[in-house]
Amino acid sequence: MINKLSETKAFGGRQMRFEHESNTLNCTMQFSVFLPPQAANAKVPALYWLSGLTCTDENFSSKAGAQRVAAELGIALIIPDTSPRGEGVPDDSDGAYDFGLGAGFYVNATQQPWAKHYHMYDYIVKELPELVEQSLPLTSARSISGHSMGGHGALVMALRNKGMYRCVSAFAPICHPTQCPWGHKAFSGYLGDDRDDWQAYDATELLLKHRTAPPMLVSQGEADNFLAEQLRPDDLGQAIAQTGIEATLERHEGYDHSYYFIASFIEQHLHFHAKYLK
Ligand SMILES: N[C@@H](CCC(=O)N[C@@H](CSC=O)C(=O)NCC(=O)O)C(=O)O
Repeated sequence: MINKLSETKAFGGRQMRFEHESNTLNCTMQFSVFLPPQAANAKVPALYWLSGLTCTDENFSSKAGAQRVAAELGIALIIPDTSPRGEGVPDDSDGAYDFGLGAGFYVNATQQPWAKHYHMYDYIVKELPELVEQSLPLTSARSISGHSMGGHGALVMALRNKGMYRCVSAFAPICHPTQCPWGHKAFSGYLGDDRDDWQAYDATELLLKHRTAPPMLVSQGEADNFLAEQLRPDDLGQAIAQTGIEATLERHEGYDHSYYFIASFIEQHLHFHAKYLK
């Protein structure tokens, strides 16, 4: 059951926020939804958006400017939080921005004390779609996108769940998390020190292993301060070239890691999703 917390009219559609008791995460979760005007009369397809480090479900809704085009294209936006939340949910002991609250990394944690709540992979792939498709006017046509940590999550969900998402896109994703400091910290904390267990959450490794993917669009800013150390788009580009999958990896001169970059290219990404969701 979902409980509506707020609703605001936008571009003829409805920007809403809900809360629910998550059985997967063992806590109360909030998520945002934009329903386009077409949803008043018929079920519509859904794009799931996974946000990055430090975000809640509200960053994308307020900063990306996605609602106007989503309304034109008749696409719902489903925007979850980035980690479990609440008093009983453990956080990084130093309050770091890249682990714990706001940094669930879209994995199923196996290590204590994280394993009780930090199951964002199952939440995104199973619990949330079941919940929203029961409660809202949505078809079962889904696609997925995200930014940075959320771009990593979107690519991993799409690569591991054949047939679940019609296509995938990402803005400045963490492309090779087993080979970067953010990934090392998150995966050793949530999954433990056996690096074989990390491979299932690494888009570059998954692509090289499965050699198949839904249609993919990845956009990366050249002035992104996380580019070389954390994001490693060249590694994903090499995997794409080796496997010959249908994918576009675009570089954009002068753009950084911020939501200004996302806002600049969200229209292109939404049109990409609409092509496969219709
Ligand atoms: N505070 C950190 C950087 C945090 C940051 O840049 N978060 C990004 C996502 S980064 C990868 O997942 C973000 O989307 N922030 C929210 C926003 O609204 O901009 C630092 O100081 O380095």
